[in-house]
Amino acid sequence: EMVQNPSLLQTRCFVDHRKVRVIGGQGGGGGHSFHSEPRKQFGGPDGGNGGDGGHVIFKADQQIRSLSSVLPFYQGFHGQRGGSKNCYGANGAYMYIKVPVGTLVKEDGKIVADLTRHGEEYVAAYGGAGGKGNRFFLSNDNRAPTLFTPGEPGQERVLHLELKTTAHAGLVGFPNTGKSSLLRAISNAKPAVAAYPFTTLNPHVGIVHYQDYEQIAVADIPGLIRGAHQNRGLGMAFLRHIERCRFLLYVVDLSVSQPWIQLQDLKYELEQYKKGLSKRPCVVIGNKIDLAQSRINLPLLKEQIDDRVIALSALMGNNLEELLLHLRELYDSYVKTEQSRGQIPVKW
Ligand SMILES: Nc1nc2c(ncn2[C@@H]2O[C@H](COP(=O)(O)OP(=O)(O)OP(=O)(O)O)[C@@H](O)[C@H]2O)c(=O)[nH]1
Ligand SMILES: [Mg+2]
Repeated sequence: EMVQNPSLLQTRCFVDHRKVRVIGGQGGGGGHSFHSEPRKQFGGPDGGNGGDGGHVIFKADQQIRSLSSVLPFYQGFHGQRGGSKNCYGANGAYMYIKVPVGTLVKEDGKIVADLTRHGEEYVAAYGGAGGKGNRFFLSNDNRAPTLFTPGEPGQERVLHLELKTTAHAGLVGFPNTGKSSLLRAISNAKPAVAAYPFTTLNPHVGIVHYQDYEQIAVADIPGLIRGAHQNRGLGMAFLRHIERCRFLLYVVDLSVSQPWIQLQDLKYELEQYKKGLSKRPCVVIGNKIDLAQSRINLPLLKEQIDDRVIALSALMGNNLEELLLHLRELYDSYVKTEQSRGQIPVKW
């Protein structure tokens, strides 16, 4: 019994959004003072420059799992005023906001950053430059400048953060094939299930727990339709989610005649969206094996395709163990591949 009864599972909706206003730190003002020493009446100007305001920076961190810790507003640290005796004001420290790996940053609907790696940074708002102290304005013409400049304000922006999924496995199939039913059956995620297409409008992630505490994240992706790659249906958005999955679980409805056509069409859509996507490690799930027609179609499907086929019933619970064991094999080989490339596999 390798597979634990998947009962202590959690679900999360992985379209995570945040609107954030960010302002860089204000630059410190320039100093204005004159050197003074006993018996020396007119010292030179010695007001130092102000420090620069600190940037506000998004930093991808693999410890962070959602955007829930991101606040609606951040003000960067200000630079300090320049002092006398040519003292420069200290720069404002950089302010780092940790975000999950896979965070997209958008401004006015346009993507301005895509933080895909641990440690990657994006400057959300630059700090303002520090002002010049009066010493700066010393020249042959002006031996006693009184001029100094204030620090500049920090940059201000309103940004939208969006977290793309980093689920391990994606359930890919046409509408109504039983993807959501299957996720319900193998995890405790509770995506809506209904007898009509496009029940699922947002992707959900369910976590499958194994007895050795390994956790595999499976995404229920809304049904694709033919022409999805041309953005038919909600095409592009879903394909983008599929792109992030390390391996794919194709779900076909076995009770429909010639179910291999579904598979060909799915792979075609994926390949049109991104070359090589249909060649990700995968397994074909023949769902609805409880129906009479399915038992006729299953051997025909196996004849038609080379991929491994697991026939099961998400509704009745038949043969889920085979899927869970194979899912684990796919996961283990993903972990091995990543490690052999010196990469850190995504863990939940
Ligand atoms: N007989 C039978 N029906 C099933 C099985 N799995 C799912 N269904 C039914 O098929 C219909 C669609 O199931 P969903 O799980 O909503 O399908 P989906 O692929 O998530 O659909 P979309 O979200 O619309 O893409 C529902 O009426 C389910 O009860 C199964 O194994 N056997
Ligand atoms: Mg669904």
